[in-house]
Amino acid sequence: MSNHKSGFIAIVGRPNVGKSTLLNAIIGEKIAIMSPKPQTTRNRILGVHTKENYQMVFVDTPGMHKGKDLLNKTIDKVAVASIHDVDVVLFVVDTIKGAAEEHIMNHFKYLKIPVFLVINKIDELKGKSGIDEVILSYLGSYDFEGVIPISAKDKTFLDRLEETLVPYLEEGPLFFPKEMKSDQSEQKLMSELIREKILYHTEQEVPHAVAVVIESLAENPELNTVDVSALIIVERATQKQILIGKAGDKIKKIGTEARKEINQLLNTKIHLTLWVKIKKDWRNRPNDLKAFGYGEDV
Ligand SMILES: Nc1nc2c(ncn2[C@@H]2O[C@H](COP(=O)(O)OP(=O)(O)OP(=O)(O)O)[C@@H](O)[C@H]2O)c(=O)[nH]1
Repeated sequence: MSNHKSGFIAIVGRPNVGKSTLLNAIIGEKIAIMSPKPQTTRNRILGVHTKENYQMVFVDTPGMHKGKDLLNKTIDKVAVASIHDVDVVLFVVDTIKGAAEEHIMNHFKYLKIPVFLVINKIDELKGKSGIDEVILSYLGSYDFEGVIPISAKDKTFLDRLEETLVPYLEEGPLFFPKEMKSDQSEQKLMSELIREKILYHTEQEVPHAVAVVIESLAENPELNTVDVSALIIVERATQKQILIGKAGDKIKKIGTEARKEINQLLNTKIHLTLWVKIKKDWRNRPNDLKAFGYGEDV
């Protein structure tokens, strides 16, 4: 017999509001990549948070938005699907209500699941009046279960957020083993960390045109390392040039930063080789999307 409580909690919101930062802060470990660029997260990621008496399974979703290409549509589908299959939804915002937020709230219309309004980045809002202004812009347009102001970056009021969620969990066995923190494979986390470094070091259209896949992983017993070969896919020759940089300086920097963080997070010593390949219009090709790991969750 178990006296555990457990449940699924979806984190949804416009791109760049801090969903992945919130997930990592709750889990206490980096399981989702984060960046100042919108649309960083492309797949659904589970974060498992187990305490003595309960287990919360957070579902980090890609930022919901109206996109034109097939990748964007696939991403949006992943996010929309995830709100229907959980016990609670956290709708994360960081500003007053705009068109992007209204687009998301349209998906709540027929939802029978409680939705909390989570105001993130309160460290940037000007005191209580700044927070109130944001809250007021949302009230009246949806019957939220409650409002929770937080700062994911500073980890402010995250304990309050967690306490608020406990009553929504249901009695029953744990969904995942206690030690498990995420459902992402190490291989997926590696490719995501490489993509995160690319997001930090490129601008404009390049971040959105990039996919990363791990081509091979091989243990090297002599050196006690793991040899990792990763393929970076872009859409055009100009993007490849930008990524490689003058005399290869940019790709080298990306590789060094990714290697260091992978070593630290996975507690292994890897030797990383990056290859850049052009695949025209991959974001609109269903087979390419599948091959690069997008849309598997819907
Ligand atoms: N000031 C401040 N910045 C924050 C906070 N939380 C997140 N950020 C920043 O907001 C940016 C976006 O954060 P992410 O966690 O990648 O946002 P996201 O909502 O997951 O973004 P997508 O994956 O694009 O949907 C990053 O630069 C974060 O450092 C916060 O509480 N305060």
